[in-house]
Parts: sequence; structure tokens; C-alpha cells
Amino acid sequence: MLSKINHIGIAVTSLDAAVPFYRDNLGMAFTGTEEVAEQKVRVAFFQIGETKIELLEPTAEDSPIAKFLEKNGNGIHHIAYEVDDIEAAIAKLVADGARMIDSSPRNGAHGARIAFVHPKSSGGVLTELCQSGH
Ligand SMILES: CC[C@H](C(=O)O)C(=O)SCCNC(=O)CCNC(=O)[C@H](O)C(C)(C)COP(=O)(O)OP(=O)(O)OC[C@H]1O[C@@H](n2cnc3c(N)ncnc32)[C@H](O)[C@@H]1OP(=O)(O)O
Ligand SMILES: [Co+2]
Repeated sequence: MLSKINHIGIAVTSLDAAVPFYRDNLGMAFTGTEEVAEQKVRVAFFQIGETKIELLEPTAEDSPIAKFLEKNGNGIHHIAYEVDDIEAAIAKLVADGARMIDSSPRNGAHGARIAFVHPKSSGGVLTELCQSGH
């Protein structure tokens, strides 16, 4: 079902403030930014080996990232696993009794289709399923 870690999501109050550490200090390949209105976030991606770092900045006060930052400040927000068939993955988790935030896939960055498992069903780690858009 899972083929790799697609990305690790890190919540930040400011992409502009956070990008230099990953790009300049750690030397990661910065692959650009994208706004995903549906999730009320602006994201910056860095490629590291076969996985990515995804920095997330809220674009609205009611963004899920804004709420997370209010409670926790900057920090690791979620882990995203790559799946070949996101509908089948959701169906398996639902059949196993997992609580899904998204019962069907939503639009993610880079044309990906994504769905989140509620932290209550994933041992407290916000877990994203991600089927690549290309
Ligand atoms: C651009 C798309 C991109 C991509 O990969 O393509 C993305 O990754 S989009 C990322 C941003 N979008 C989301 O995170 C959507 C899914 N998240 C949600 O629906 C909410 O954030 C939710 C349901 C996880 C929490 O929202 P809620 O309003 O319920 O917030 P609370 O603070 O009341 O939290 C309830 C409960 O969950 C725990 N929690 C919240 N966030 C996290 C987290 N990131 N990791 C682990 N646990 C989390 C929180 O501590 C509360 O637990 P409790 O024991 O009840 O105190
Ligand atoms: Co993500």
C-alpha cells in the first residue's frame, strides 16, 4: 500500500524566514513554492533523496496550519506516505476502523491527491496519504 515517505510537513509562521535554513544552511534543493487555496496554505518544497520537506505557511486565520501554530508554534506537522491507489488505501483504513478526516481524496500540492487520517486513529501523528499527480 505505501511506497515511500512522500514528504514531511513542517508548519512555519513565515516561509520567507524558514526557507534560508533548508536551502542555504542545509543545502537542500529548493523546488519552489505553491499556494493551495483549498487547504489555506502556501507551501515550499525541498527535495532530499526520494522524499521532500514541505514547509507550510497559513494563508488565512482559519487555516488548519494557523490553528496548529497558535497551539504549538513552528514544528513538524504531519508525515505523508505515498500510495499507488488512494481510494483503495482509504477504503482499507476505513474497513480497519480508522477515523478519516477525508473520506475521499482532496487536491494537494503538485497536482497530488491527498487524504488525512485523524490523529486519534494514528497514534497522535497526523498522517497524510498522497497519490502523486505525475
Ligand atoms: C497543500 C496541501 C499539502 C499537501 O501535502 O499537499 C498539505 O499537507 S495540507 C496540510 C494542512 N491541512 C491539514 O492539516 C488538513 C488536515 N488537518 C485537519 O483537518 C485538522 O488540522 C485536524 C482535524 C487534524 C485538527 O483540527 P482541529 O480543529 O480538531 O484542531 P485541534 O487543535 O482541536 O486538534 C484536535 C486534536 O488533534 C490534535 N492535532 C491537531 N493537529 C495535529 C497534528 N498536526 N499532529 C498531531 N495531532 C494533532 C490536537 O492535539 C488535538 O488533540 P487532543 O488530544 O484532543 O488535544
Ligand atoms: Co502534506
